[in-house]
Amino acid sequence: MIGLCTPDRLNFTSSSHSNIGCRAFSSATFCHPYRLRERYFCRRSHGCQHPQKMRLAPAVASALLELVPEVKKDSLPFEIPLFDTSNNASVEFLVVGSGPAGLSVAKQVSAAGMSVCCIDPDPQSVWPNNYGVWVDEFEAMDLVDCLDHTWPSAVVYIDDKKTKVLNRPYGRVNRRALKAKVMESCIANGVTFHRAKAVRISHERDHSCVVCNDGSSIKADVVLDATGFSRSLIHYDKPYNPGYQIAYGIVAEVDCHPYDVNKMVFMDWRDSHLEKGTALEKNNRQLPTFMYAMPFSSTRIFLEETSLVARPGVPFEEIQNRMLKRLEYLGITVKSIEEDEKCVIPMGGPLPDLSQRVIGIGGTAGMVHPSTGYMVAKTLATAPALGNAIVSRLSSKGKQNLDDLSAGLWKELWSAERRQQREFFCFGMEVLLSFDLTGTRNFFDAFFDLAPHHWHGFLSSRLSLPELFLLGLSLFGHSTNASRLEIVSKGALPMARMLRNLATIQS
Ligand SMILES: CC(C)=CCC/C(C)=C/C=C/C(C)=C/C=C/C(C)=C/C=C/C=C(C)/C=C/C=C(C)/C=C/C=C(\C)CCC=C(C)C
Repeated sequence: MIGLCTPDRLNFTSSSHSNIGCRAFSSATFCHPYRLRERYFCRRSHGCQHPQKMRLAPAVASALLELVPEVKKDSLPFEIPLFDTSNNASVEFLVVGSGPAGLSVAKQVSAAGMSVCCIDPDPQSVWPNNYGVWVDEFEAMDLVDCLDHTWPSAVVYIDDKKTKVLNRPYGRVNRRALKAKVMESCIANGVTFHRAKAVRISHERDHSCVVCNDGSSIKADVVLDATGFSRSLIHYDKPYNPGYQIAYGIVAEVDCHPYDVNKMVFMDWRDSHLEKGTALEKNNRQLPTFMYAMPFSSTRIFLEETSLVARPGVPFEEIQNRMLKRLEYLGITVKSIEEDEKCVIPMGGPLPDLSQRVIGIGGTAGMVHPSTGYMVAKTLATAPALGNAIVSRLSSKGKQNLDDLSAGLWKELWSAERRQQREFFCFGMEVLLSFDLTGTRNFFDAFFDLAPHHWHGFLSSRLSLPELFLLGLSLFGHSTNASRLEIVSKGALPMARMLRNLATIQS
């Protein structure tokens, strides 16, 4: 659902000339200060011999903004009931896209006995990306059975000297299990599917009509665009200028790695793997990237080099090269890659036109957290409420026209309180955009010292505007003087913009 994932792989080739692999373990490189203790630990506990060295072929530059979601071949083995398009039939509710968001709303609306159809070229395909969530977020939705690995805590490496342990369990979403669970409920509730791509929509007084690439068309009272960043039907009426989170990740079999298997690595901002004065090091100082890692075992790990946010986005090739240097430095020899992913996540930017007839959810509706890039848990939590609102408005549809009905739904999705909250998150994003590596480190050093109520609430979009202002003051209190100065100087303009925008938000 979030972002683009293509199979454009790093070129790891076996060779006796090593660029990636075990040279970091040699005596010459043991003098590096970078987590020396962990490296010894890695060597001792796993007895790595690094028998096979690897050479990296030059990384291939990739188109940054190809936001077409990749269709992976992994599919659920379900028989799905197909919608009959032959007799000009219509439904009450039509969902375009079979991602977590769209199917969750379809499930909710169909549970109330409404007729629901879902259009997707490949409804059974399993979602491609690796999603991580805080376990409490999934517990609240009774979805813990859809996590395939959990860690009791997470860790943030601020730099070589400072590490923060986050006592908040983290989990990796089992994409197959989650999709199967929602899809089974949809099928049980009578949702039908149409295998096609929606290409356009038109609106009449008493229905909307979606036209598909196979020439078919389906009429519906309410249409939900849940197509992620491809935004098939939703339109925006303001210039689109988001920041971009860019990440390149691999699930790999490695001979060993230095990370603690009991801790998910939320952010590793260390940069000792980049030789001082090189272009990679200088670029990283200006536009830093961090490692996000899920160690499943001592030999299997998800590693994702991530640019939190930049405008324009950091090129993939740069990210891949930084990742390779990091792996080399950490002494991680990749034996095989199970899957890789390239993620491009637009963050912030304007909301869609909230007066349009088509409704959106997830990426189409601006629901990515503008300061973090997270969306899955938030979208899944929003889906039942949106579903209930659709049911109640459709049940009393005779009393209002469809334009008013949609306007009411958009208002529920983006209430004044949520728009205020989002303004603050966009302010946060603008501040993050202005930091270099030092500023970013100082900022997160203070951020993860905040009370759990504040940092948990911020990351999970649970704080109201007054609480967010209190968080801002508290963050200021936890910052060093240098960091305060930086936040004030770089945050002044975004803050003025946020205050101006807040003043225009009406309930
Ligand atoms: C799956 C896919 C598709 C992909 C994936 C990729 C990745 C791996 C990713 C990852 C990511 C991450 C880890 C993220 C994280 C993030 C975070 C943590 C964030 C945070 C943020 C925060 C913020 C922004 C905050 C803000 C605050 C502020 C700005 C404040 C300020 C203050 C001041 C100015 C003072 C005064 C006050 C007031 C307002 C009153």
